[in-house]
Formats: sequence, C-alpha cells, structure tokens
Amino acid sequence: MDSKQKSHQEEMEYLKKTLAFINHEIEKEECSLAEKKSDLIAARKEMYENTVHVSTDFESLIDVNLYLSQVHNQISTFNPLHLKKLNKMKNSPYFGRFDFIEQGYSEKERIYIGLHNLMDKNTGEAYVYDWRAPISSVFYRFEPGKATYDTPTGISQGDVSLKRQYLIRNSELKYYFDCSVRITDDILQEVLSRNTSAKMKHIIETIQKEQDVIIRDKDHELLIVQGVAGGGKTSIALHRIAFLLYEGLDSKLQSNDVIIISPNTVFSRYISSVLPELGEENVRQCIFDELVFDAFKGRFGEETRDMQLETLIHSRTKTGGDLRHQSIAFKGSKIFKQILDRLLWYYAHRIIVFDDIYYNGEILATRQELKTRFLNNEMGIPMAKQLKRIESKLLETFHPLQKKRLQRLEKIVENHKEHELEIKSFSRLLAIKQAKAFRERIQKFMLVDYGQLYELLFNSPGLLVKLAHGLELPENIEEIVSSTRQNLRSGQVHYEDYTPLLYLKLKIEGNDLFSEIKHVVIDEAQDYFPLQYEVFKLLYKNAAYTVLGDIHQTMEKTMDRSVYDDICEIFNKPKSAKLSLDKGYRSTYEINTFTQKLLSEGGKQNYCSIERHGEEPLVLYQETRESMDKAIIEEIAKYTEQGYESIAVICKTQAEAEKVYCRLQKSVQITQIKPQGGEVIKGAVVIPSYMAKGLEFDVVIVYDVNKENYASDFDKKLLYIACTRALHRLIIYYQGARSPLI
Ligand SMILES: Nc1ncnc2c1ncn2[C@@H]1O[C@H](COP(=O)(O)OP(=O)(O)OP(=O)(O)O)[C@@H](O)[C@H]1O
Repeated sequence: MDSKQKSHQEEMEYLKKTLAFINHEIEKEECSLAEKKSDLIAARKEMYENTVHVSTDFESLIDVNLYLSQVHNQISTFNPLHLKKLNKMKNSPYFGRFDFIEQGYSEKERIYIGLHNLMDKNTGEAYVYDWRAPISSVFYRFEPGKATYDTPTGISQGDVSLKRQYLIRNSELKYYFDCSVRITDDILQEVLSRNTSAKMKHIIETIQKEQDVIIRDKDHELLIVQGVAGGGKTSIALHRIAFLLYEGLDSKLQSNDVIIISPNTVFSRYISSVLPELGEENVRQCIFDELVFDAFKGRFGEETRDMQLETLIHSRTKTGGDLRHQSIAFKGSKIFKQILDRLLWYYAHRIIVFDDIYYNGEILATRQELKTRFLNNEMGIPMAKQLKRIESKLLETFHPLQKKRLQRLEKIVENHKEHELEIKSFSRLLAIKQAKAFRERIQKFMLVDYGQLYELLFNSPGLLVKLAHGLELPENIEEIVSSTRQNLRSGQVHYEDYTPLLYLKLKIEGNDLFSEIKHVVIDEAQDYFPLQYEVFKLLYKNAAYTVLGDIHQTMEKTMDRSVYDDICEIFNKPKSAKLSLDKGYRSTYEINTFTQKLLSEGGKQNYCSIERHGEEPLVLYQETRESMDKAIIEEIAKYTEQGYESIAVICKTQAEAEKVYCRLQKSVQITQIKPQGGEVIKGAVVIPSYMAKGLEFDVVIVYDVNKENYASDFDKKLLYIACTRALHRLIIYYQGARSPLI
C-alpha cells in the first residue's frame, strides 16, 4: 500500500470512528430528551391534578406557583439544541485538518475542524474542534511551517506539518486534498460558483486569513472595517458574532446582549439564517427606523428611510431637490450636533425661567436657588431627570405644609358665614385645589419637551445662526431653516429630523433602555450620518462596536475614509482599529471589472477580484418599452432553465419596480420585493435599487439604464449598488439614449 492509499484508508477510518461516536451521542441525547419530556408531562399532569384551576384563595395560588416553577425548571433543561448540533455534525463532521507539533512536545496532534466541538468526555479524546476554538485559528491563518495561536495563558507556538480540506456531505467523504498556502483554491472556487439561495449562508469552510483576523478580534472595543462590495463584510459580521458568543461563554455573553443594526427589513430577513446555521441563537436585529419610531411612541414617524430615498430620487429634477439633499447632510452633520448641544445649554441657562416658590405664606425656594440647584449638575444628570429631582425635593418640603395649610384654611372658612356648616369639607376642597395649582406652577418650568425645543430652534428668528457662532454653516442655511420651519408648522416632520429629535430626547430624558447590550454590529455603516452615530452612542452606552461599511456604496451623499475617523472620534473608545478588505468574493472577474469602472475617478479603490471567470456583462439596447419587457421575460425564462436560482430585475425606484412588476407578472412567475413584505428572495424578483443593498442574486438585470434615468452622481451610486449584486450574470437594458454613466 503506497502512502496515498494508506492516508485514504486512515481518513476513511477516522470518519467512520467519528460518525460512530456522533451516532452514539445522538442516541444518548435522544434518550435523555425523551426522559426529560416524560418528566415534564408528568409534572404538568401532577400540577393539573393537585392544584385548583380557578381560585381567589392566596394559599392555593402559592401551591400553583410551586408547581409552576418546577415545570419551568424542567422546560429549561429540555433543550434540543445539542441534538440539532449533533445531527448537523452527522451530515458533515469536519471540513479541515492540520497536524501540529506544539513546541516542547514531540507528539504530533491531528486537529480536525468542524462546526462544533466533539469530545469524548470519558476518554478526553477530541474528535473535532469547533472552528472558533483558539487552536482552529491556525487552520485559517498558517501554511505548513511555524505557527502560533492565542490561548488564555498566552501565545502557543508549534509546527504545522500538514493542512488538509475535506468535502463531506450526508456522512460521505466526497473528496479531500492537501492545501498549503491559502484556502483560495478549489473549495473556495467551488463554493463561490454555486448559485445563491434565498438566505445567506455561512462560510466557515473557506474563511480567508484577513477575514479571520476580523472575526476573532478580541482586542478592540471599536473595530471598523472598510470593505469592497462583496468583500464578505456581512458574512464576517455574523461569524464574528458567533465567535464572540462562543468566546463569551465564560463571560456569559448571550445572544440577547448583541444587536445588529441592519439597513432594512428585507436585509434583516436575508441574514437571519446564518447564526442558526452556525448553531447559535439569533441575535436581535433592528433597523434605524424602528429605533426612532419606538422612541417617539407614535408622536412622529410617518416617513420611512425608503420613502425619503424615493423622494430624493424623484426630486432630482424638481426644484427643491438639492435643498432637501443639503438639509439632510446638514441635519446629520457634526456641526448640527454642536448646534443641538448649544441649544440644550441655551435652554438650560436662558430659557427655563424659574419662579420663587411660595406655599402657605412661606417661601420654599427662591428662583435663584432653583436655578443654582439645576445648573449645579456635576454628575451630568439628563435635564429632565434633574428637573424631576428638584420637583421631588420641592414636593418633599411641600407635603408637611399641607396640614398646616388646611388648618389655616379652616380658620379662614370659619369666618365666612355661608360655609359655616361645611367648614371641614369646604376647607379640604380648597386645600386640594391649591395643592393642584401649586403642582401645576412647579411643572410649568419642570417639563421640558424635546419636540418643542427642536421647533424653537427653527421658529425663533436667528436662533440657529446665533447658536452656530464660529461654526461653518451651509450656504443656503436660511432656506434650510425656513423650509424646516414651514414643514414643522404644517405638522410635517421629515426623516432627516428624526435623528436630531431623538438626539435631543436622549440628551434631555436620558436612556435606561438597552443597558444589557454589550456588543453592537453596524452593517452598511456608510448609510449613517455622524449624528446617527451619536445616537447609537447614547443608546448603547456600554457596548463594544463592530462597524462595517463601504464608502463606495453610499447613496444620498459622498463620503471618503474620513468618515471612519469621525466614527472613532464619536465613540471615543480607548482601543480601536480600522481594517480593510480589498478582495471581492461575490461576482465573477468580468462583472467586478465592469462595476469598478462605474466608480468615479476620485472614488477609485484598491480592488482585487477573485479569479472566477464568467460571461462579460451585457449592455443591451431596446427600441420600445414593450420590446424591453419581452426581452427581460425571455432572459428570465432562459436563466431559470439554466438552473439559476435567483434572478433580480433591479429598477431605480419603488414606483418603477411596481409598474415593471405589474407588466412582467402577466407573462412570467415573478415576485415584487416590498419594504415590509415577507417575500423570499428566490426565483425571479423585481426590486428597487436601494432595497437591493446588501443582497445578492445569481443574475441581475438592471432595468432601463437610459440617459434620463441614470444621469447624476446619485444615480451612479444606485447603479453601482445594483450591478454589484450580481454573482454570475449581469445584463443592463436601456431604451432610448444610453446612460452616459455606462
Ligand atoms: N471566505 C469566503 N468564502 C466563501 N464565500 C465568501 C467568503 N467571503 C465572502 N463570501 C461570499 O461573498 C458574498 C458576499 O459576501 P457579503 O455579502 O458578506 O459581502 P459584503 O461585503 O457585505 O457585500 P456588500 O457590501 O456588497 O453587500 C457572499 O455570497 C459570501 O458568501
């Protein structure tokens, strides 16, 4: 037997042995779950038989409670998660191996890497190591030769003598091969050439070295990643969460302690399967719109981000379009944050007018005392809370006086003939009325409202400009102020006003929510303005942050890398790092080459494409809208027949998508992706460009890229986002004159 055959035989034996162990564990786990289930049923039955079902008697409620807590305990031990993990491992127990001789030892260890740890607790034999275990990092980071990895007690060194990859499916070894330098070879090529699915998939078998560095980073409280389109940012974010949950087992980091801020709900649904696939519970996901709407409790919030973008796209050619753009940029800027801070100062120092507080002829506090108490806020308590404290203190001194006041009122009433017979009741009535008036008098200057304060900024002539003294304002600030004033007066609060409103609310009222959040992941970071980051900081005060974005995928604004400096400055974490990902994994080489040309000269980036080849993108002319529809219908049929699983017709706006959908659906099976819809992104879909952000499709057909539709820089960005969604095929249609952007 030659060494190759011997090695093959060894691998087959190892797989057999591992599978036998997994089957044994599955059997054990099934028995244990069955036992727990019958105990649970018995406990419920016992509770049902031994307790009353309707009662007002306290004793019997205590009884019910005792039984209930027993049932709850049993429910909490009934956890099928481990069984699920084992079943996944049965399908594919591991995907990699390396042989390692730890420094100071002579024995070579075979380290097999898979989805989860698999260890025989009786013998201590480790069949498989979890891909997140410290030693597994060697697989992702080193070629054969010297290698190191972090352990809780320091850095371990050793020698890697072999590195091997496997494809095991349905418990069968399909193939394996030895790899040396990087995992960019056959398996990666094979994975990337597959068709996409309706849900995002995990990438643990082919994580690249530079991606692994980000996933396993534990040293930074703020990690910023600038990555090209398709560079794996979202994938990395999710794998990083899985890693942190694994690492955090000791520090009790749980899925509830982590939150992902996603660009929209379609995207949230798209990524929702990755963590469960990795055997972790899903973490909370939230979009910025939800954050503000929840905070405003229905007071503001008719316009969504999608609606804002639609308006911006449509208003390009209309008067006022530019003003809206400038207003959005200004209201999200660092300068506007400074103005809001000054507004808060101005309100506290100049606007709140305290009164002397009298009751029953005694002075409880002079206006000066109240003001000093209010401004002497060394602990930085939020304004509303500080006022509440002062109010409580005043009420504390007021309460004992109420009795005295009543006695005094009784005396006064006694002297009034018409109330002779009802001295007590009438005096009490008077006392209640006066107490109410007293409270109202205090509350007049104790209540501070963020909405009214925001209005004041735009309603008081010259106030904003005065507060902006020394700051650089946009040229058309007067127009921005007057249009905002008009909007606010007519009850229209635009999406760009939400962030400043929320900022004021959080500053004034403070925030006790989300204190449990320990890690925040912000994906599509380029979509947010500095003021939104200020809001994140106020919301998730104690959290660490992973921020991932691509400055080339902004929509309504232009951006450069300095945005990441702003983010660092805002979060102000002692340990932060900025990393880049320059390699695009999503699209073929030909599509990547095409999309890079869409970036404007100044916006060119270091870009490196994966060497996966496919057909050149097509730019096709159609004479009429009807012929364009017909051609698209034919393309969808053709690509569906060729086995492509997801085909997107990307339109510029929701309005255009709506119309295209209505026409196409008469001839072809197609779904329209709507902002709040629950559609699965599979088969053929119609979607507006901005909603396609973060998603990917086997085939992308961009609809009507003509001179009118795609002309401005803003349009160019939408076009870039649309085209970079394609994995295998990109087709661009236009009717009339071709857009100068392509
Ligand atoms: N190491 C990898 N192995 C296999 N596939 C990968 C790897 N890295 C990225 N991919 C694949 O590349 C595609 C793009 O990844 P992802 O969506 O995470 O990128 P992104 O940077 O968030 O893209 P965008 O900013 O354009 O939305 C996905 O299909 C993902 O599975």
